[in-house]
Amino acid sequence: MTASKTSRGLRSRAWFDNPGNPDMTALYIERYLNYGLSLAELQSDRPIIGIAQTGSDLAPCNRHHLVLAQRVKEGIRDAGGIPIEFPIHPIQETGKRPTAGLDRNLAYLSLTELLFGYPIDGVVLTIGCDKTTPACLMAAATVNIPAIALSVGPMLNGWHKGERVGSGTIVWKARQMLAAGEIDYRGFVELVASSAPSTGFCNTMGTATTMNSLTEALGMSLPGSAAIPAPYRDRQECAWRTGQQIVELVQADRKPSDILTREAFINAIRVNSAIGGSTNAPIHLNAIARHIGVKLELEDWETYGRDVPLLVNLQPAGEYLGEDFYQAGGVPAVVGELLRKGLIERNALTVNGKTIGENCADAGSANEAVIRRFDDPLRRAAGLTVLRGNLFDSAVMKTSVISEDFRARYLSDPADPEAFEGRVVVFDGPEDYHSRIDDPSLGIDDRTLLVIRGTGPIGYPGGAEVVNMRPPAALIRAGIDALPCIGDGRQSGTSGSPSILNAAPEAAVGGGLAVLRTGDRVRVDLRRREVRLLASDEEIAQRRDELARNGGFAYPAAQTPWQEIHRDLTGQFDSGAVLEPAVKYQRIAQTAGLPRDSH
Ligand SMILES: CC[C@@](C)(O)[C@@H](O)C(=O)O
Repeated sequence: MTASKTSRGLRSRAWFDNPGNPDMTALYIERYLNYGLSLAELQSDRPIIGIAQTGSDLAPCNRHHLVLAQRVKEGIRDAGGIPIEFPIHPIQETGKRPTAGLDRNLAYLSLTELLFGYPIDGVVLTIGCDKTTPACLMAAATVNIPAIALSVGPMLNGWHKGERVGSGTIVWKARQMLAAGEIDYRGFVELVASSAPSTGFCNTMGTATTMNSLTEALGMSLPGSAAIPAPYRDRQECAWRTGQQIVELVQADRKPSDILTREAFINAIRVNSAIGGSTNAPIHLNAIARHIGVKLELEDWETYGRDVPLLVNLQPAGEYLGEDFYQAGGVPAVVGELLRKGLIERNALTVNGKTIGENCADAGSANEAVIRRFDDPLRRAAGLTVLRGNLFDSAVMKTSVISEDFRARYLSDPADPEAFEGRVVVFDGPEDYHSRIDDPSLGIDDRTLLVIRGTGPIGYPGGAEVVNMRPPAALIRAGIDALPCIGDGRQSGTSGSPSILNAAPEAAVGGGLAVLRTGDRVRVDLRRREVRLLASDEEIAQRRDELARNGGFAYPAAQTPWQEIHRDLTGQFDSGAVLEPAVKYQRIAQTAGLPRDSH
């Protein structure tokens, strides 16, 4: 890179090397010298590369990034850049109350401010745990400086008594075992702990592996990088290569807007079906699309994703775990399989400067038990179904987790094999559910639909992962391990629960779930993509009036300033649950000019 060609284009020069503005340049540069950087480095044509650090002791899933950052820095240095590592708001899905869903937009907002307001020419986004990935990509989309994502990688496989034990998935199973009296409290904790044998994020196809895989499918991380387990040496090498690659991205001025095109999102939707991805994916991808200004709607998930078969045999839809996925070829093997069937927009550009078609043309499964061939899938048409009706305008169902047993029990009517109907039992939030699920007076039987409301982005707030509700202990003991669930909240990607979720609008903002009552009958028709409360329009209107007279759907008051601000500004799940006022700020590194001087 020659100085004359590149220095003009580096935004960091406006801080660190601006002879036209000596007053400010001196102030901007002196503190970055105080820990040992030199003028020779900062006043050169070398790009300043941010490392947006999501790892910390509070965020164990991403904590290994504290180690990987060293290799990222070496890669950046080897390629001629200057690394500057900085922390961003930590988000640990399994640690944050009331829900990590509340923190995604907060992390997005603060990272946007950092990327725009500091002398950063390009950024390495250290992704991993569920919300860290969309928060980082949303900010990179808004600011639109060259960016590359580095996954921290999944944990090693968990094992218990010779069986694979998968993150999250085992929690939902162990809850059933505890309820049925098969294990005690200690056994519960030990079983669940066995699923977390090393550093890294969920080893199942939960939201973390989903989002890291989709980041690769979008072209925002190096090919083959998503699935490498966190402790493997390959992960360290990948960190080093990622550091080198971001410098090349800055030199080429290849920005998120060149990569995050509509074609890239369509690729990600199809890959999501093939991997059996989380129902959190549409929320986050729709959010990223809105921040980069690409039109993407919930309907697109059905249009492009529904007929794609399930190829990846990972829990919860299948049996294997993260190490198996990596050894079978990871994301490139899945993309390669879809490419050969014409299901990948092959010209979509990726961070390495090549198209996804070039990257994955020769990739294939190294273990067909784990990554199946397109013509021998685990399930056909495994994408998300988008449902509508008189209870909500939209909700999604992950059809790949509908078990044979469930299908036989609910969807076996020869006259209408894709529809079922039942009595509902309604819970107002997870506390209500946990305290009453085993109450025999609710009359829950094997035809009941469990409903949970007050769990969406505004009501909870943040949108809790609680829609996957276990049946009462008595039913579990009788062999019924899943009832259909409906809710305005989310569900862990690690859950195999047959749920209709992410309902929008949620009860808290006037969605139809607010007027549902225990004892009502609801009909689910998967072919017509419809969920209906079996009551007349007059009856529903009357209930709405009554609810309004009583002050509307009640939900707990905000407990923190951010909860209140979030409630005022956040939209619904179908449109990404983004901070609505943020959407008009797009590609601000190009459209907003530089921020004003500080002194
Ligand atoms: C326990 C499982 C989690 C934390 O990953 C979940 O958020 C998911 O959606 O996969």
